[in-house]
Amino acid sequence: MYPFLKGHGTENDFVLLPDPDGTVHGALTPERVRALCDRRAGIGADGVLRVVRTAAIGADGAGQDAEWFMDYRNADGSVSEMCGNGVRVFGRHLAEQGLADPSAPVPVATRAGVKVLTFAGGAADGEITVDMGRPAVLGDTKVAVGERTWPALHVDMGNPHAVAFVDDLAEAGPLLDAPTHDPAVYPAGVNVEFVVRRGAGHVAMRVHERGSGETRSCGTGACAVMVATALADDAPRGTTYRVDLPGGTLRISWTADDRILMTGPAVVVAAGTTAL
Ligand SMILES: N[C@H](CCC[C@H](N)C(=O)O)C(=O)O
Repeated sequence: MYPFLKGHGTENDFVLLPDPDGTVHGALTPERVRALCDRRAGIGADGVLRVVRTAAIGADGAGQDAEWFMDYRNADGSVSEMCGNGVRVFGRHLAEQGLADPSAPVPVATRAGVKVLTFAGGAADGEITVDMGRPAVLGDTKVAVGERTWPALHVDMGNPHAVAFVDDLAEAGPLLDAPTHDPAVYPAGVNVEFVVRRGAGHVAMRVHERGSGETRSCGTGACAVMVATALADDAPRGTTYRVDLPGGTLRISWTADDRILMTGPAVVVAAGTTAL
């Protein structure tokens, strides 16, 4: 039996696997991740966060100045570079377990580099702001669901996104079937976001995540949506956007030195042991 925890950020939920020295879950195979994420036969989650010291993760952590590495896996067992909601839950876990000091910025190593977390009021239970780093805006593309196609903007937040503006979030269908994309643009797949405007500095979105399907929230996706919207609005740097997702709201801004700051909740809701 292995210890695990369960947490979520705006209802994007994760199984956390403590593995500080990398000796417990070295064989975190895609099959095992799928079993853990199975919402009937397993614990159930959109993804897995393995909590391992950067020194124990090998090449993925090389050169990263952070004690802890977030080893993120999608529900289908695939590996992704980064998870925005996940890194807040990861930071909450570290602070609650006394593995990081919330009174100072907490760096977390990921496959997309170090992300620095700041806890509101320096408290372990404070709302968390993540410095998500620089976005890459990579041009126009398109996405399709069924027979419908939409123009989209290719934004990379360490992981790939396609952001499509729609008039109504229901346009994409009651349940976002697997959107199709241009494999030449996204050879490793893509997270697809549909966004509607709700007023000045305010949008709402749905997301179909690479490797997890439609989720209640996607932190990197919300950042990609904010970048696309701020560009469309020609918004001055420092403007904060409110991004409503089915699972909650994130507040996101784009700094004058070209970094994306995302603020939102993160809770660890349970702990236990698993035979998976
Ligand atoms: N499915 C994503 C990773 C998780 C992103 C999302 N859960 C977030 O909060 O950023 C991908 O394959 O790139």
